[in-house]
Amino acid sequence: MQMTFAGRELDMGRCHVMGIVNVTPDSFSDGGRYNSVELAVQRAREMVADGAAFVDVGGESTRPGAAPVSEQEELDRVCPVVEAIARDVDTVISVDTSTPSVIRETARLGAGLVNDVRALEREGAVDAAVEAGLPVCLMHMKGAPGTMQQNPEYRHVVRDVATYLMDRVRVCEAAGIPAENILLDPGFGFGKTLEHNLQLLATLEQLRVLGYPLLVGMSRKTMLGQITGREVSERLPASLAVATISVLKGASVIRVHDVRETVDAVRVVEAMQAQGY
Ligand SMILES: Nc1nc2[nH]c(S[C@@H](C(=O)O)c3ccccc3)nc2c(=O)[nH]1
Repeated sequence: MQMTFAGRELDMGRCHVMGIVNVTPDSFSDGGRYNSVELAVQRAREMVADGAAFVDVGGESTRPGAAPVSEQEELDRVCPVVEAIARDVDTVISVDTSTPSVIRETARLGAGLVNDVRALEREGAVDAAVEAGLPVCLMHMKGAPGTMQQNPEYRHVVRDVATYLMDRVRVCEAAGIPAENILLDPGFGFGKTLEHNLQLLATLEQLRVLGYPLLVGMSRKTMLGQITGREVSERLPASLAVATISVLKGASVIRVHDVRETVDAVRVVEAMQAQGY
């Protein structure tokens, strides 16, 4: 199952690692604009050298309670970074955005994937994605980042998430996004309790049978802290465990902070799977 990202073809039958490059000001100590672009490019280089097939650039902090970012601020943060990485690094640039103008502008600057935690629900986002002509990742989020973790409830989380994602697929395909350009993501931690997250992980292969490659992101997330009691900086072992489980259950893209370590975990799973059992 090949997918082409701005000219770069990847086999979605295999598992690829996506490194997270955060460009929100709180992710760079010095906060300087130039420095943050250079630091982001350097970070992208390191992650590609460590085996990342994608780098994910996001300018909106979806942290619960985070102040909403203006469209211009998001453009100012993300565009220079996408342009610099496209110029200097041989990789697929994923842009973590819900904003139509950011989708359009970053596609023009060399982005290869639209990664929208709001599944292109914002006004104009589907049209922008159609015009961009790029693959899109449609992720499930219940509610909004500021309030989504306040007592999220589902009738049946696995069925509800699958139903939502298939609705978004229908809208996107009807608008002109080809089925072969769509990835799905259950949105771990986005309006889910620990039990919801674990049920979605345990049944990930059920989402896979919808017929679209899966992207998952659990790296260092709160769900792992809830299970292990570890702080964010101590969640690499748990992150590797859920990455391994995800590969075994058919995920095609794993979105992580720790690329080098995750690439090794993926290689172990794929070495076993290569035995044909
Ligand atoms: N497709 C896809 N995109 C994503 N962007 C993110 S931001 C998240 C994080 O912890 O990285 C996060 C959530 C809340 C606050 C800060 C950061 N998570 C995903 C994911 O799970 N899937």
